[in-house]
Amino acid sequence: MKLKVCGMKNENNILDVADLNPNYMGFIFYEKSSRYFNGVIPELPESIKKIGVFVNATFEYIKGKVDKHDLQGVQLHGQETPELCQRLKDLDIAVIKVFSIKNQFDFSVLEPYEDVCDNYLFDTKGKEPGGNGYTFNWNVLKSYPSSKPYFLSGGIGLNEVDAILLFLKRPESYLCFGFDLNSKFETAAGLKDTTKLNDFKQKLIAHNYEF
Ligand SMILES: O=C(O)c1ccccc1N[C@@H]1O[C@H](COP(=O)(O)O)[C@@H](O)[C@H]1O
Repeated sequence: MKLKVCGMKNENNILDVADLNPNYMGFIFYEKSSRYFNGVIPELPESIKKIGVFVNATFEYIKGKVDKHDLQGVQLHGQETPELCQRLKDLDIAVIKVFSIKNQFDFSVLEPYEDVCDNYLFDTKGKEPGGNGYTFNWNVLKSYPSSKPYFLSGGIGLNEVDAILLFLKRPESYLCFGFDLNSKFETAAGLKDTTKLNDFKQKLIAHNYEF
């Protein structure tokens, strides 16, 4: 199981979260977000992959951030085309394409992305392109047609742990690669509560899930 902590902003907080050894840390390069990252990422252990989060950004903008911050992957939250995903994949970085879901989802939209991204991330459809802070109906994933591992995202917090434990026993979770944690673990936009993050991790470890 993988853990991704997203929406990091403050240097000391980044280092504190890094001590929890998440598999991924996300940095939001979407200027309209209250979690917009405009700082310097401190040196992190190699085990933590740095992921840039973008919304309908150009190839040039994304590549600029990848080079500047030595990102190992990108998470695309807008209407990015399969062609853009392919160009980014050619940079030899991980490409995570996001799709937002409410109560229903037409999974046929994934088809053109099957060969051009590494993972999907399913988030909740809301007013904002991400970080809306509420969950979607995970039952929708019963119809997931792909063999690609996906991240589950959208409003996941400590209150969701029981639902996650139930979800992980169901067949539709078979390809769930990990959980993306964001606004439900914050004391302020972009500032993560390490005690809460650790509680989340330890609760899953207590049920024999390994990270
Ligand atoms: O968090 C944001 O401000 C944000 C803005 C634009 C695109 C993505 C954003 N965050 C991502 O949204 C999901 C879900 O977050 P939440 O748990 O609902 O707060 C997560 O992947 C964040 O990385």
